[in-house]
Amino acid sequence: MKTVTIKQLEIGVGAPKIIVPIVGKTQAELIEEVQFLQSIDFDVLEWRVDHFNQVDDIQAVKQVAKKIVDLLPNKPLLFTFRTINEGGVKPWALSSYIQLNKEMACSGLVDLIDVEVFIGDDYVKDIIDVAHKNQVFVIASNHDFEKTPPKNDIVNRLRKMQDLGADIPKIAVMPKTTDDVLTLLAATTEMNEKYAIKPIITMSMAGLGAISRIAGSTFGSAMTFGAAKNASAPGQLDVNQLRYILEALHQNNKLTQ
Ligand SMILES: O=C1C[C@@](O)(C(=O)O)C[C@@H](O)[C@@H]1O
Repeated sequence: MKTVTIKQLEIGVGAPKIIVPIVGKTQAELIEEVQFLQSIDFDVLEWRVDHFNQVDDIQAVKQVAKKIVDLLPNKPLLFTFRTINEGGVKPWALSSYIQLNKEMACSGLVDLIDVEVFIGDDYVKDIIDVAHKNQVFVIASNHDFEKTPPKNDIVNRLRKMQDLGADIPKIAVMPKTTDDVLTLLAATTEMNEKYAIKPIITMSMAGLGAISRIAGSTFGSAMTFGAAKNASAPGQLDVNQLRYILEALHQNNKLTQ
């Protein structure tokens, strides 16, 4: 697995890294979530800004981002506007999505941004270009809340993200059967072993897929999402339990290799 280093965090080395989302609607709720996280052991903070009720006001977004950074200065901050098509909560317009991501990439406040790969190749490339010019990393993403696509589709989507220049390709899919969970894990292994030049993130959602959220050191997902106060997607495990399990599995993998 290749690695990416952000604020001294080596992604792709050791146990999978934990991303914790915050989903507050107001500045006060967000600050409360971040303060709570000050005493929690995790690796990357994700601000799911689609939940924020002032997301249309870029100055308000920057102001809150600054407060978050001041409260957690050493944690990489991932900025994510999840569109309603892929599990987000706010109606959106492509032009504002692009502008928001570009402005935040230039703000000096965030370390990573999430860009949905299916907004259009040229838009994705353009946002990635702006991010990279500002030393901001990009997670390209795709979410299917309805189903688990066939293995080849999953692999091809991850490859497309990588080809468009993303630093970390990510996919989340919904299982209906245990075979679906196996499909996601098989796609993860294939991507890693045959094509990946970057660390990848994969998960099968909901309770049925929760096993995929702890299985990264075996199948090759370099990061996983855990919940602190509030989950942002179905199946996320509690962050403390997640850290314990990931470390235990990683140690065991090393001993038996
Ligand atoms: O892309 C993802 C993954 C996710 O949907 C999950 O299933 O854990 C949670 C989201 O907050 C994040 O942006």
